Amino acid sequence: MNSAWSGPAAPDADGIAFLKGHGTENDFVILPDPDGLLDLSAAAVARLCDRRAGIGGDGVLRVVRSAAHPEAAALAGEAAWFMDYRNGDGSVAEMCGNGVRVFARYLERIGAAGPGEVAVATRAGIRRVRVAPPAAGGAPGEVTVGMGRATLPGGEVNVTVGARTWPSHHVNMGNPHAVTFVDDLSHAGPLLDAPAVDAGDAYPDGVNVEFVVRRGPRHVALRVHERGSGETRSCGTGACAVMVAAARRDGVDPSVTGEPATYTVDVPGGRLVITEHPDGTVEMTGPAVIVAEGFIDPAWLRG
Ligand SMILES: N[C@@H](CCC[C@H](N)C(=O)O)C(=O)O
Repeated sequence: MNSAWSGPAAPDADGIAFLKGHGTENDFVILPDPDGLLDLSAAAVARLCDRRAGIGGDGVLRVVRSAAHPEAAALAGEAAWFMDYRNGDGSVAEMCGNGVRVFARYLERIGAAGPGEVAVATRAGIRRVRVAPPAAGGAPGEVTVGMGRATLPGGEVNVTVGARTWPSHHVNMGNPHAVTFVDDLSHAGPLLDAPAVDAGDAYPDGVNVEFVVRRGPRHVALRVHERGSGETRSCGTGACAVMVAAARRDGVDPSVTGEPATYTVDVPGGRLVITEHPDGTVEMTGPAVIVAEGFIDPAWLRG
């Protein structure tokens, strides 16, 4: 590997450095932009995420020093790096649970996150991430992220696909989710279009929709249609929203019992393990992998 490729990058004659990574197959184009120099329009993000004409991804993780980004400068004392997350259609999102693990993996790769915890600034606040040391045999260790608290604002939410309508649960994990328990994941259909969500004005900026089935005690599986990306192979914030909704449905509330509750959440792209603690905070553990790095032609990116 050419170590220059993993280091800070700015647009120059050689192109714009990028990496490609995923967490449970929720995949991202990573753009190292420490000084916030990239002019990253929505059209450029959509071009990068295009799976035929671009690099391909569910979203973009721009890696910017918090001090260099107006949305994160106030957090620079607590978190040196800001995850500027964009959905595949170029829209901005507050948080990405799989993305923040991949982001931490990138920081580890460039030596900006040692063993122990690294704080990452996001639009939903600071998230603390722990990268486990490599397993015996060299496989990368899993990554655990403190996802903050879920809020369940209540209110009536109905999700419709085709002829089926389900009552759903509004859960906010920094970004909005409609968690929908179904009898069979196939009932969500091909999910080529966003499900219809009837929730009054609960989701002014759109919503991620999860379809969930039970697999066993404290074990669920989901499919997800992500705002701004379509159906993806995984959604970390969605998996946490599902875990909390499933726990409440099971009558499990760690703030009442004083005991943490851990659920296994299967996603099409793998498995996440999620714990809700008695203080309401949620922790998620899963893989984070970087698979490639290279350079983007700046003229192509400008369109
Ligand atoms: N895949 C992400 C969530 C990305 C943002 C989401 N599409 C939104 O618009 O809120 C995750 O792993 O959490």
